[in-house]
Amino acid sequence: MQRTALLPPRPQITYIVVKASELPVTEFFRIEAPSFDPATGEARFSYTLNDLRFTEVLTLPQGATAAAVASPAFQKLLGLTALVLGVSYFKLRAPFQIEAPGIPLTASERAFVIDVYENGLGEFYARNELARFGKLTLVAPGDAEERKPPVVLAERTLLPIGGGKDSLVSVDLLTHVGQQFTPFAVNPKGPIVSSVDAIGTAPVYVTRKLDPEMIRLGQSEGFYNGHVPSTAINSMIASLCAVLFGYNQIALSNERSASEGNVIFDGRETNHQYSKSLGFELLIADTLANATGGALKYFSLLRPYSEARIASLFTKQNKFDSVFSSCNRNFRLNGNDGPLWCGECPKCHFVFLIFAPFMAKQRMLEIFGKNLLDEPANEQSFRELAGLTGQKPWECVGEILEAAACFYTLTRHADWHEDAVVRSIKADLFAQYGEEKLQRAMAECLTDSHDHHIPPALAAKVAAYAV
Ligand SMILES: CC(=O)N[C@H]1[C@@H](OP(=O)(O)OP(=O)(O)OC[C@H]2O[C@@H](n3ccc(=O)[nH]c3=O)[C@H](O)[C@@H]2O)O[C@H](CO)[C@@H](O)[C@@H]1O[C@H](C)C(=O)N[C@@H](C)C(=O)N[C@@H](CCC(=O)O)C(=O)O
Ligand SMILES: Nc1ncnc2c1ncn2[C@@H]1O[C@H](COP(=O)(O)OP(=O)(O)OP(=O)(O)O)[C@@H](O)[C@H]1O
Repeated sequence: MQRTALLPPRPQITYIVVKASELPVTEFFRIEAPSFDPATGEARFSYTLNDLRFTEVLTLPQGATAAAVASPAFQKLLGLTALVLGVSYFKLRAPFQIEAPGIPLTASERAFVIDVYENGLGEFYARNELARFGKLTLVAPGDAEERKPPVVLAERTLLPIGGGKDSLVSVDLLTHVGQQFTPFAVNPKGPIVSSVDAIGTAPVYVTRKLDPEMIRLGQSEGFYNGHVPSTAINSMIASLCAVLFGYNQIALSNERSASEGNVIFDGRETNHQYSKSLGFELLIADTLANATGGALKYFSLLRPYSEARIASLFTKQNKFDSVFSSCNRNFRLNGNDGPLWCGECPKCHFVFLIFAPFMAKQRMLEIFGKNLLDEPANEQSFRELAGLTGQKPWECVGEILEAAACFYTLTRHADWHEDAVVRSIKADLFAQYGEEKLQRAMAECLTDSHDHHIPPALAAKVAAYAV
């Protein structure tokens, strides 16, 4: 069966054709009720995919009170975490039927889980050409209690740290407005650990051990592999720690550009960064609030900002220059034996591009080790980022128009206008967008959005500092 995309064309979004492969209806994915052992801090999540069994293990810090472990909020969040972590195992075959016989769900939780399995896996479906949107069935018992009784959580902030520029801008913002926070990370390594060391506040760390058999099968004939919504996964794990150890808010560092998708597939916009988008933020915030009787807040502190604006905020401090990295090669499960910035991937290129208008060139060369805009071999990748060819890369990169606007600034910048890539793309950039549009786009990038749901008092303090 072949189906073309249904949505009306949008500029800079590539349409691709679906080649739907249908599975026998007998295939299924079952999510078992998870378990948690407070003595070891171990949470175990088991899954059955047809005749295959998998177990994933989280090790949370020890020391939670018995009351916190037994609370309806923790038990609810543990079940929801099992459902969200399941995407890694489900994706091996992506069957239409998902079962969770031991995990009762309210109507809105059911919608949340379907969103994770549909839109959270959108890139995976698009790249494997699998038509699953609107077709998944989730079989689970009902839970009539839409909102759990409230838990008491201390007024403390858990701040997930990804080792890149975004969460470190949040560190700077919170520090300057006098809001204390605890760094949080799942499987901390490389730039995450060195950034947390530089922050100097004791973190909450969680170890996550995926089932090695799933990783092996993901490379094998007869199984699919692809991207999973890592922010959804890390956020659910953060919520477990928030309830166990008493934090009433989780502050993400997701930029407004994360809401832009990559391609239209199977009638929907798919987005590599879906679980960083504003739409998902609202959904998960609501889910966490209901699970905790309104006690746990979840928001992104950087939602008002474009990536370019975040880059300009990053330049305010240089404390993390030698320890941070946004290059995803650092975060592979087996670690990274290369440099902090590989200098070759779209993410390195994008971050270089958005820093360049705001940061001294010498400082940039010290951070990245070389001038990525002066290497002709990088031209094609930069063209994709700016929408001059191909599609927006499947990576954590900002909006196409934002990248184009940063390029425009560089064509007029004394430090950068003579660099190889800037010179080669200038004519095409001007021809495609026109100077007026690029100027307007840059101004928009530097204008903060009100479309966020940061608690108002904190938003006001941060806005006053981030002028
Ligand atoms: C580090 C990274 O970018 N990994 C992506 C890459 O995986 P790769 O094979 O190069 O290395 P590993 O991450 O070590 O994965 C090994 C296998 O394990 C599977 N897997 C991994 C984590 C997991 O939670 N579930 C899994 O099943 C994985 O499929 C490999 O077979 O390519 C993969 C396929 O496209 C990506 O799925 C890997 O992405 C990681 C899950 C990851 O953590 N990526 C984040 C850095 C990331 O992309 N964040 C996004 C935000 C996305 C969101 O919606 O939240 C971003 O920064 O834009
Ligand atoms: N291993 C992790 N543990 C906990 N939170 C994480 C982890 N990796 C990323 N995050 C969080 O997920 C969100 C999205 O990650 P993202 O990679 O965009 O941010 P970053 O690493 O701070 O910045 P950059 O975009 O420059 O890489 C951020 O809030 C980040 O702090």
